[in-house]
Amino acid sequence: MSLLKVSGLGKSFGGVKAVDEISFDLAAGELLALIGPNGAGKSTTFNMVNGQLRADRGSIKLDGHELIGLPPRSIWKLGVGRTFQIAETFGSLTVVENVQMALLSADGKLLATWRKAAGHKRDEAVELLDKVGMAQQADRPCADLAYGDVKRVELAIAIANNPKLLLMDEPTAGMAPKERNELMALTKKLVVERSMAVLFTEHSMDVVFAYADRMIVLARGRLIAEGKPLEIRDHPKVQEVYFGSGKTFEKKAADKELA
Ligand SMILES: Nc1ncnc2c1ncn2[C@@H]1O[C@H](COP(=O)(O)OP(=O)(O)OP(=O)(O)O)[C@@H](O)[C@H]1O
Repeated sequence: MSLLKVSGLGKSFGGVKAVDEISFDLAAGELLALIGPNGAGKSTTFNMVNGQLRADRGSIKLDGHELIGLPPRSIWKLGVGRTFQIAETFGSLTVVENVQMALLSADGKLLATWRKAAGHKRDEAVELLDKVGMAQQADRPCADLAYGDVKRVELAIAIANNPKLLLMDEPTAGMAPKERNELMALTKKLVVERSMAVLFTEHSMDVVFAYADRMIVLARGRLIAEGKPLEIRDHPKVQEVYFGSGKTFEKKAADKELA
């Protein structure tokens, strides 16, 4: 059975149909990529799933619960986590403290109690860091980390609440090919280990083709194709929307050299 079931989802801004009655499913343990040219409706779709934007029409069900109309915090409590294009951590706190904050928040404690709760679930936080290969750096300030490592910490923060579904908005933006591959391989490992579902947007086709189990393609708000990466690569409608956009499905020479 699907974990996430989106049906007839729509959102307009003035006369623009940003998302035009799209439907798709996502199962536990699956990595689904949401791709499309600029302005296709990817962010709008994401923001409706996590409650930042209210849909005009349709339905978004997580494990049978309707998410439309719920505030972001309630959706997060039901098990929808999110990572951002630009990693969001507190640079002045250490790596482990950032994860402890996430555990505090998952336990429904107020952030104002942080000073009293500095020892809160440290072992659990270190265990989460271990899952993303960052336990050794637990006591370093986040501000001192390389960007790829900050993204790993962000992943540990995102899984602290044990999400059923993790939304990742361009997870590899700003990363070199090697770091990108490491982050996505780690994500894939977490998806399998925790039977978590991931919906991610991505501009790097190399990442999408290497790591997505399935893809959906949006263009001007409409879902124009859905399938496994190889099916999508050869899909005539997908070729058409990407033709001339400057993006191709072939590995760029520079990526090949660095990979
Ligand atoms: N708050 C808003 N007000 C008005 N129009 C908006 C708003 N948000 C998005 N749009 C419009 O909706 C359409 C879809 O935008 P969206 O940001 O969802 O696309 P996207 O696929 O995420 O694009 P990108 O890859 O460039 O981030 C675009 O035409 C955009 O201009």
